[in-house]
Amino acid sequence: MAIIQFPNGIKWGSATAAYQVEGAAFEDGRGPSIWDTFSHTPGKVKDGDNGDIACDSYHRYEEDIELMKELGITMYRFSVSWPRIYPEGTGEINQPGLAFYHRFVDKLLENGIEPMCTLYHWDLHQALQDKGGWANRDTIGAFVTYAETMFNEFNGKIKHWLTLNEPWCVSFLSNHMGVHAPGNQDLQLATTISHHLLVAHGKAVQKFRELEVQGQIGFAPNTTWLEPFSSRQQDIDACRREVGQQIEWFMDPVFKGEYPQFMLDWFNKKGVGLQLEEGDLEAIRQPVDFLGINYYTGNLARYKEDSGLFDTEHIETGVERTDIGWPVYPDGFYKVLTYIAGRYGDIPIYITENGACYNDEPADGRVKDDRRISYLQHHLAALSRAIESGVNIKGYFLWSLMDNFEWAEGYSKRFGIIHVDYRTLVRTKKDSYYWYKKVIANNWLEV
Ligand SMILES: N=NNCCOCCOc1ccc(-c2cn(C[C@@H]3NC[C@@H](O)[C@H]3O)nn2)cc1
Repeated sequence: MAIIQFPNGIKWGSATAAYQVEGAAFEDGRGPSIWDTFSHTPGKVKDGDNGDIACDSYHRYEEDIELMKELGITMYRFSVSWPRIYPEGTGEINQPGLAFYHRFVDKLLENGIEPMCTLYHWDLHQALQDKGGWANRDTIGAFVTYAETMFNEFNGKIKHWLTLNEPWCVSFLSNHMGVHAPGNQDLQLATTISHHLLVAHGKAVQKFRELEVQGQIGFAPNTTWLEPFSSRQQDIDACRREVGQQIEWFMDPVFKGEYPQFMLDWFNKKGVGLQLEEGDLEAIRQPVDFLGINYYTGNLARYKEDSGLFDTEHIETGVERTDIGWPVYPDGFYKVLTYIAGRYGDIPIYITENGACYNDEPADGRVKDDRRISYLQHHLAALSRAIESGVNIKGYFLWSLMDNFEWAEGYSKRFGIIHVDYRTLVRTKKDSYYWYKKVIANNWLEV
């Protein structure tokens, strides 16, 4: 066995998101989000699941924080439900909504756990969607107003902020592929939304600076890695395009002040363009204090004409897959991190999501999730390789603290290191919880 030592000072955390764990969907003035609409629309979410109750963390957050404290994490990433703060999307602020997050954040701080707050984790107010949602530039202003409210309300309590979670999921997965809410299938719409999301991010960062909020701000794109099946240029280019829709498309505007030309050219070939307004790129390129990176999976791929949006074909190589069907590809994690560091320089990075779906169930009060432990072991080893290669990693948030509502997969897919019985809401610590607790306590890993 080899010991992999992590640098002193790395922050160990875990993550969830409001719609996936809170429940209390109709309580204390919360307004309806697009995920309430989508999950209550027959056929959209597996088994007809919805977030009405979820893990009931709205009421059980003290128990959850006890579990976080026992785990030994020093940071916890959560998201705020925008419709709890603005029940109409804009206009009146819902004080009970703010009060809940004050209780929650105060309890985290009392237990020595630093909050990292994601402002937008997909639960757009339905009233804003009814007016076009992220396709309507007015939503940018509504988001900045919401962000300003949260900055003013929690300045000094919350010192790590993320504007957006996974803008690729919000734009392309939800508006081109139709897999997530609101379920559109329109590439031009999705591309326009991706731009508006970045403008909203940039304007929120400008507001953060203007208000002189204590702390740091970033955003959390999702990433994947596709290794070219061969050294043929067409295979290399095909992989670059599909990976580029998540990496360069969202990171070049923030870190380079422009969209990647190879992606603009490709979208143009597909009859899709961007309508930039005066000042958009200047807004987007506001310097961030850190970058959040979400990584789950990757694959081998090659060029195949007219296959998918990017003329790519993923190659089945018999590699292990998790219970959501994603290949286990830890080398891709290393490649993503070193590629990003090489392209954008020494930006501080938090791994804001990494984890695996394995649906192991309790037996005699124990959940034996060896496959999740193996996934985490390999991915933390890849993370250590990236750190040793000079990537500026500041922390790691395991997705997820507990099993929760996995969007279109509903409750059928379990990512937690804590098992949740959705009938009784009883939490059961899995073997991976105890394994992660040891990694945190030791700050090293045995492989
Ligand atoms: N039409 N085709 N349908 C089938 C084909 O789907 C194509 C791809 O689908 C996808 C792709 C990616 C995801 C995804 C999920 N997470 C995990 C969450 N991250 C934020 C946090 O909230 C976690 O829950 N990250 N990425 C889901 C579905």
